[in-house]
Amino acid sequence: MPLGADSEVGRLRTVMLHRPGPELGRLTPRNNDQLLFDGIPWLGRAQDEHDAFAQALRDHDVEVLYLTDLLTQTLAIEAARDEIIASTLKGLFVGPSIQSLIGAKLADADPSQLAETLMAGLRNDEIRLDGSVAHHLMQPEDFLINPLPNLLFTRDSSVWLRDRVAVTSLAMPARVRETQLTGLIYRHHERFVGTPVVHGPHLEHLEGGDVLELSPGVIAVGIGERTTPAGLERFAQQVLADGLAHTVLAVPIAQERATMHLDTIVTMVDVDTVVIYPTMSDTLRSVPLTWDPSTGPGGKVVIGAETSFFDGAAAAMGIDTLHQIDTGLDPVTAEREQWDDGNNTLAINARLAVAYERNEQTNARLEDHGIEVVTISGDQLGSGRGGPRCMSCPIDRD
Ligand SMILES: NC(=O)NCCC[C@H](N)C(=O)O
Repeated sequence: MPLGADSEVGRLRTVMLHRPGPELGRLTPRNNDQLLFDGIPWLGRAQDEHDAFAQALRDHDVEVLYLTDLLTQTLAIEAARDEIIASTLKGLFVGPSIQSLIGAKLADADPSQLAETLMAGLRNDEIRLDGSVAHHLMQPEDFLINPLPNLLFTRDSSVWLRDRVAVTSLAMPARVRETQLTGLIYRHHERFVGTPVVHGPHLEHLEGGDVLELSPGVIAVGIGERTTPAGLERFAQQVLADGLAHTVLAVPIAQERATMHLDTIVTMVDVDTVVIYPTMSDTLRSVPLTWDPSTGPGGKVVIGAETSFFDGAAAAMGIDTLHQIDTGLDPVTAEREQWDDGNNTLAINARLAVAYERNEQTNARLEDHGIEVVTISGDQLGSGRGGPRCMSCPIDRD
């Protein structure tokens, strides 16, 4: 059976997660802002929380694939190794002597050591290089290869669209290298060989957390701190021209950390129902983009009339109403729970979703509306500002 996903709530069959590892141990009070974490997570506890998340999915018959395993298996393939070593070296600006030393170190590493270095990075005090000016003058803790602690959020670096996968173009410098790894896995790993890859890294910015597959053929894309209007344009053109969607809804969101992706504000919990940050539900707008095959060389994007997000989504989905679960929360509780990813749920199936246990009020309202909530602890995982949806890349959904 081919892999793929074209909705947010079809029965989840296979998902890619990343169990946090040594890359999280690279965070310090001096680099955590730049590395996009709001604190210094306790690695062991974060791993325990993540293991419980993975187990909750397995308990519902979801196959969990780990990015580390996929990457290590991929790095056993000669062509993949050569490719990633070349692209990693190309992105380093560490001076010629260190560059060639790192090249030799990466080439000597076995697949699992290489995977670890690519994910956890390399510090200046982890090499020895007599006579190198840069090595001598850099601080011991300076990174020669930056660590990737945000690999935890597998949602953002790739998105499955039907039987294809979009490798995204991440906006923040701390995350750019992530797509070298996901792209490599999709191009070389035997599980994915032959899967067409759309979009691609190093283009206008587009992040998976902004992409919501509202129903087969309807994709909402948030435009804000991460995904740019240009990233949306390129993506919309491609998915509309290729018939992967009949409507792309452009959804402007505030360019703030609290709302860095569309999925920090709204996620789907049923085929016609979302949970949404109440403070924004009245003001969220959308612009429908469709495809006119008769214009231009091969067709062209048609920009429709702006409406409320809910009206635009319902019209595109062909339903009377896209329901919102009214969490009925007072603005302060709503703001607190939105910050802690209360609206960032992962649907295992329609009306069955994983959520952080700490968002008690939001979860209670979901239960009141008949949504079964599987709670997980996210005390440590949440310090990177991402919830169950951010931490999962669905690879196969019914
Ligand atoms: N889809 C998401 O909202 N992902 C969360 C990403 C959190 C990460 N620390 C970041 O700032 O990119």
